[in-house]
Amino acid sequence: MIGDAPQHTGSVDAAAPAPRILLRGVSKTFGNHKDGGGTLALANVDLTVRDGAFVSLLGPSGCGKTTILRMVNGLIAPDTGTITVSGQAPAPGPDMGFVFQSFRLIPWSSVRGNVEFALVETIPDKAERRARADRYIELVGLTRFADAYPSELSGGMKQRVALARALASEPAILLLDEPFASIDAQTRELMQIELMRLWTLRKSVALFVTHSVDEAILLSDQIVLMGPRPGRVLEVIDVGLDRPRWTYDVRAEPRFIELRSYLWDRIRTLVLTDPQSDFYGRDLSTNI
Ligand SMILES: Nc1ncnc2c1ncn2[C@@H]1O[C@H](COP(=O)(O)OP(=O)(O)OP(=O)(O)O)[C@@H](O)[C@H]1O
Repeated sequence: MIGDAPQHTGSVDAAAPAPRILLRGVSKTFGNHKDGGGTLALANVDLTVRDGAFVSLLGPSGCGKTTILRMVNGLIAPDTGTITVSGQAPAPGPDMGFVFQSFRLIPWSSVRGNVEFALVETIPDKAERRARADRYIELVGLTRFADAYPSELSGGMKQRVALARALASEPAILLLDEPFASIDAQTRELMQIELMRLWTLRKSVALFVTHSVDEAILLSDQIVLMGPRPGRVLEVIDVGLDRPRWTYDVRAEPRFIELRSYLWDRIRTLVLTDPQSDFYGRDLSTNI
């Protein structure tokens, strides 16, 4: 563990913005848990996402990151504990944009049709709807493919459509499940900047799932480090790097380097000491 790099943020600051997303004592088991079986995906999770915050969930595979997002969106319910979004029980709606890992595009609809579909409820005027859709299709760099169908697109392009669709309704809350995972490295960097710009402009709340330590540091105000089996929050870290982060070489900042090293160390230890991990017990200090 390094110096005083990570800061725990368990205390409540009276001057801090209001909580937008709140989880208290949340647990979730999948499968048949009445007879003691099933998978305990999350155990006693507390999480606070304040208004205007960009918060990333980071942790090894299977620690429950997606499960948290799906519960915040109201797609699944916790077994115990409470979740509130803007003070209410969670429910999907136009105020909540969700990028799923599996994209979930409509196969028989064009790129433009997919993005427009998400706007039907909120923008009744057809021309206005199309203009909004085209704006976000341009933002993700797919203008030339606006009339193409999902089957004609690469995985990365499909993911950009899913991102455009989630952003186009300009929701107050963005739930993003590895939204850049299939996108090539160069496009990914551009998309990260566009996301930061939009988030800055709209002051939305973002809850972002990623496996990338660098991406979590680059984008977030806070990083929630999670551990597996059962999924739980280990630590909440304030990133504390100046914004906007696209105007300087943020990766060269000592704080960035310090956080990257700390987080990698924590995640590596979690994976190597988890008996159910494929890499359990592996000694990475020896030569091949
Ligand atoms: N619908 C489901 N049915 C059964 N088990 C599930 C279901 N969804 C998730 N799980 C289990 O719950 C645990 C947490 O899954 P989850 O997808 O939330 O983790 P994750 O951290 O998002 O993983 P990854 O990083 O690999 O996407 C895992 O053990 C997973 O196998």
